[in-house]
Amino acid sequence: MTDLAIAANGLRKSYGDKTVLDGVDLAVPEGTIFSLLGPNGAGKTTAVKILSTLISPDPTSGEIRVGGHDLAADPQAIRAAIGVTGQFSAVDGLITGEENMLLMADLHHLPKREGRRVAAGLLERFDLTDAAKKPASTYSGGMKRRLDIAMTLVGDPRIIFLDEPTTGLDPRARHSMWRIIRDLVTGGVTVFLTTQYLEEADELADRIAVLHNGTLAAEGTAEELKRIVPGGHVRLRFTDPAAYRNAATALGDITRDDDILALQLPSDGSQRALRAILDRLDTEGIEADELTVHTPDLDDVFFALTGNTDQPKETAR
Ligand SMILES: Nc1ncnc2c1ncn2[C@@H]1O[C@H](COP(=O)(O)OP(=O)(O)OP(=O)(O)O)[C@@H](O)[C@H]1O
Repeated sequence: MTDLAIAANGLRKSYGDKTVLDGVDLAVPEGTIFSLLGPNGAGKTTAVKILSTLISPDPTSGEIRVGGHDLAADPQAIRAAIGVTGQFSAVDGLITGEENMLLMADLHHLPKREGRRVAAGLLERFDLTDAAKKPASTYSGGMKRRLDIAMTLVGDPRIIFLDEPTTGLDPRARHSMWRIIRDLVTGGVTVFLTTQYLEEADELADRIAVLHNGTLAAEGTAEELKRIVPGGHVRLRFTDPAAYRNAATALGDITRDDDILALQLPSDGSQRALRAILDRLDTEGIEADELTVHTPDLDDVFFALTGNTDQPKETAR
């Protein structure tokens, strides 16, 4: 367990008779980005609040360790090891970005000179030096998020919880935030990210867990998750009508498009499945002119697992 930044066994939380988390297991290796996905109200923020010691899990939960510390026995040690940003931002709009940073340095008991050095370095790193002397209320959404992360880094946390860090940001600010998150991990920090953007999880996360009805409906890399839902297919195009007809007969369970001489076969896109198709064509002496593989995107996975098929699709790529 020592190389896990976060390890939770049977995480449970109920409010009255409403069960929000019903036995969630999490294992997040150090120095990786883990993304928790789920529809609104699935319990993502509740999980973040528990893991960051803001609220207690139900006593029926199993062992929960964050940064190597036991949540029940040593929450203080966890607080010293983590940073939390996102929906409960620490930014005070009435004071300047620099003052927010210095306040944070004071909270971490840094000596004055050291605090000023750390604040200046982080403001520079997050491209906020020019705005440092302006009230944070005048900052754009992207600048506020950057300041929020910069403030979190004053304490040099090894684990950072980012609760929907790019919600409401424009594409440029979102990409800038993605770069910041990648840089954090390059520096050895572990990131626990909740997001409502599947594209974001796909871009950033080493592993993704889908939360649904209080449990994890699936967990894996983006590629692994995409493979577990139906919808993947292989498409073969032909220029020779005879080859097209022969292939259609040889391959069996297919969808035909006679106008453009294209065949579509359900497939998980794995090497084994592709080999089976090509072997079949080889045996018949048929050569396709074009072969393309479509694997489901993370939207397909999300809607398949959470049953929200009526929701509009967002473009994942
Ligand atoms: N203090 C509370 N008392 C009662 N119910 C609560 C409390 N906090 C959260 N809940 C309920 O728990 C469920 C999960 O909430 P949570 O905020 O964790 O979801 P979420 O996945 O973060 O959703 P969102 O994406 O909308 O922020 C919701 O149904 C919410 O109403």
